[in-house]
Formats: sequence, structure tokens, C-alpha cells
Amino acid sequence: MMAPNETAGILIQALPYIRRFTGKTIVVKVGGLPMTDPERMRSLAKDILLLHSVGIRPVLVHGGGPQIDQMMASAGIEVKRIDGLRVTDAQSLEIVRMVLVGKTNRDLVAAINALEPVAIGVAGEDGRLLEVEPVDERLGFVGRVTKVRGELLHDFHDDGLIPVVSTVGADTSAQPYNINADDAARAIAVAMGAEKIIYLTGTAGLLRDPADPSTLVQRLSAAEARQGIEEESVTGGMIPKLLACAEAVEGGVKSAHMIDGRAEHAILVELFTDEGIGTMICNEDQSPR
Ligand SMILES: Nc1ncnc2c1ncn2[C@@H]1O[C@H](COP(=O)(O)OP(=O)(O)O)[C@@H](O)[C@H]1O
Ligand SMILES: CC(=O)N[C@@H](CCC(=O)OP(=O)(O)O)C(=O)O
Repeated sequence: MMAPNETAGILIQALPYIRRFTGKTIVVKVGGLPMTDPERMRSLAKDILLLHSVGIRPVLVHGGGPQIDQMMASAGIEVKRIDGLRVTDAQSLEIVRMVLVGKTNRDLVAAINALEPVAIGVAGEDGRLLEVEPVDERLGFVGRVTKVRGELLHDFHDDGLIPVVSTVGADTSAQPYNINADDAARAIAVAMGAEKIIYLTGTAGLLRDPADPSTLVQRLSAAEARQGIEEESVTGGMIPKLLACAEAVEGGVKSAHMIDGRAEHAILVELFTDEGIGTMICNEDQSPR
């Protein structure tokens, strides 16, 4: 049990951050890995609800890569990725939609609503929320976001709701496309003029040596993040994530953070304490945090 003066100290430390972020949009992207544990999902739901309760406008964008892999394996479909993006044919696309829209989104919405019924699930293909164009013909139905109807998400906030977005988009003829969730979250954050984008991931942040958590890179500029993509130590899902962070900051989001989704209440520590955790990407002239 924490001593009362310790609790008071934490609240006092949090106050300037709460003041600074109240009324601001903060996009939180959660990857599939932190969502494999129901206890972690409940803890995430509490954090998101706390942001909402202090007047911050959170948008929760989710992935579900490991869950899609699992479903594809049980359907006997081979998983193929190019530079961290899933090769998605018509059959795989059905599985992607089933998992992301039908399961992961529902589970997150239910976890928040069990605490307070303010979460609303929406897929990028609903109401043209995320309009896309194909990325590369080798990838099949994989889309890059060309337009975001951010006003739909602002309207949800105005109505006291927390949008939870699954990242299946559609082209102008309503053909659904699979979108890398890191990139979709970036597009949403830029379109909404978000203050921050926070990536909750299955690693401590960007590591110089992926096998050694003590090599965490605490801070880098958007230009350095772009250079980092070229480095040998950056592979797989970290490639689109780092690129998304750079593009978010270049698109006007004040800072992009990659933090450990496995750590309890990581979002609250990042937002409301002086320490901050993980890797932060911001413009060079930006003051820390
Ligand atoms: N340099 C690096 N630093 C940290 N993680 C890295 C690095 N290079 C590759 N990775 C891998 O990228 C993963 C993050 O990408 P991804 O699995 O797509 O995340 P998520 O699904 O959590 O959004 C890490 O869990 C790690 O396995
Ligand atoms: C095109 C593409 O790769 N889409 C991703 C969408 C889910 C995702 O991004 O999930 P994570 O955040 O857990 O990685 C996929 O099919 O895995």
C-alpha cells in the first residue's frame, strides 16, 4: 500500500501534464502482442478511460498481427510479409477482417465498456473513415491511407465517446484493404491534429541491439528515425513503426512515442510523470516531452 503523501506527490506531479493535455487528441496504437493477455487488456482499458475522465480525447487504434497469423495457420494459409507488411490475397483479407473487426475490436470495446460504456468500435471501411489506395501489387489487398474522415472521430469525442478503430480501410469503390495498423494510426493522428501518438508495442522501444534492452534509444528526430530504417538492426515490424513515427512528426504531431505495452500503466507513466519511458521521436527544436 502506498503512503498517503506518496499518492499526493504522484497527483501533484501529474497535474501540469493533465492541464497540458486536457482537450487534446492523443492517439494510442496498441499492437497485437500486448493484447494476447486479458489482464493487460483490462489494464489498458483503465488507462484509456482515465485519459477520457480527465478531459483528454483518446483514439484507440489497434493491430492484431499475431492473432491474424494464428488464424491463418489454423486455416492452413502460409504467412508472408514484405518489409513488415502482410501479403494479403482475397482469402487472407477475409481472415484479417474477421480477426481485426470481428474479434480484436470487439474485445477492446468490451474491456472499456465493462468499466464505463463509452467505447464505440469503428472499422476504417465504415463511413469511408479510412480511404486507401493499393501499396504495391506484390502485396495484394494492402492499402496506404489517402484520406481520413477525422471529423467522424472528433464527433464521437464531442458525444463523450472513445473511438476504437480497426484498420481495415476501403478504396473509392468500397473494396476493403488491409492496412498496417502503425501507418493507419499515423494517418489518423495527422488528420486529427493530435498532440501525441503513442505506440504500445511488444518491445521497450527502439533498441540499437534488438537482443539487448539496455540499448534503448530514448530520443531521436524524425530525420534520424528515417535514417534508422536503413540500419541492419531495424527489422520486421519495427520498419513501418519507425517510418510511421517519422511521418507523424513531419505531419505536425508534436511527438511520437514507442513504449512497452507489456509494462503496466505504461501510458500513464509516459503522459503524467516527469520520467517518461521508451523512445520519443520529435522535431529537433521541440522541447522534451
Ligand atoms: N531495432 C529494433 N528495436 C526494437 N524492436 C525491433 C527492432 N528491430 C526489430 N524489432 C522487432 O519489431 C517488433 C515491433 O514491431 P511489431 O511486432 O510490428 O509491433 P506491434 O505488433 O507491437 O505493433 C519488436 O517486438 C521486435 O521484435
Ligand atoms: C498490411 C499489414 O501488415 N497489416 C497488418 C494489420 C494488423 C497489424 O498491423 O497488427 P500489429 O500492430 O499487431 O502488427 C497485418 O495484417 O498484420
